[in-house]
Amino acid sequence: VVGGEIANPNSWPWQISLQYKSGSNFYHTCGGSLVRRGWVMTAAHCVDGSSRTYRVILGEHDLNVNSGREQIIAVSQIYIHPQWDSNRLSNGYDIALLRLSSDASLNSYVQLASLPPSGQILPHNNFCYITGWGRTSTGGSLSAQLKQAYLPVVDHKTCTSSGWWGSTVKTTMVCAGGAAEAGCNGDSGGPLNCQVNGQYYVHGIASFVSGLGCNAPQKPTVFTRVSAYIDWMNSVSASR
Ligand SMILES: CC(C)c1ccc(NC(=O)[C@H](Cc2ccccc2)NC(=O)[C@H](CCCC[NH3+])NC(=O)C(F)(F)F)cc1
Repeated sequence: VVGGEIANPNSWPWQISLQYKSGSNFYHTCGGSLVRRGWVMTAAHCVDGSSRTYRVILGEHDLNVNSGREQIIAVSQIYIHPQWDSNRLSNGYDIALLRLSSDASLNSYVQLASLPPSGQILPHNNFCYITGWGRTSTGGSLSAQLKQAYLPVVDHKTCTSSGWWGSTVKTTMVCAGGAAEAGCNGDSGGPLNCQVNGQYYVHGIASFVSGLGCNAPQKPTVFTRVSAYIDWMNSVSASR
């Protein structure tokens, strides 16, 4: 997250750290959201094609400190959207569900995300926050502590105009930010937390930023629009 501030610990209790195993260590690679006690929602590009071993950490704040609030659970199965194509990021479908090897325990540090109703589109400038442990500047390093940044929604009409993202952005995506604050590498898969009638809902999954830099002007952070995939998620998690 570029800009913004360190979040109050566990104030986004559905945020998870997705980590992959390399040698005998695990490394943060992406964010994600707990959507059922045994299911995490993240970006397809986070778990693409690799036969890696993953784990999720719930109740996390500082990646380098064990607070005792963490729950570490292995990923037992990965369900990537069937129409995802890693060579066609601009087609969308950048969404995956991770089945956990055991159910998370819910408490004040670990809670389920609220998902929007199917098809809901947020208005321009709707109040949203991105959260994550991603790079704190283009080419910079990851943040050890969870960060948050205010990223207001940029409506589709603006986001797809010339000089902005143009036709790269589809209606199955949500744009947010476009000023100094932005998502950045390592925030991928994490939530765009938007306030609707006083409650936070996860409306986006961090998908991509400009190759020119995470907070390039007129290139808001682009998220998978969660409300476009409610039926798919229900179909996957209902039967398993
Ligand atoms: C759709 C197509 C034109 C397109 C392809 C790739 C991108 N962007 C990118 O690939 C930039 C590159 C980058 C590197 C370093 C610093 C800043 C930006 N990275 C990203 O956008 C990464 C990973 C995207 C998946 C790539 N397989 N995503 C993110 O940083 C996040 F957090 F926004 F989700 C943007 C658009």
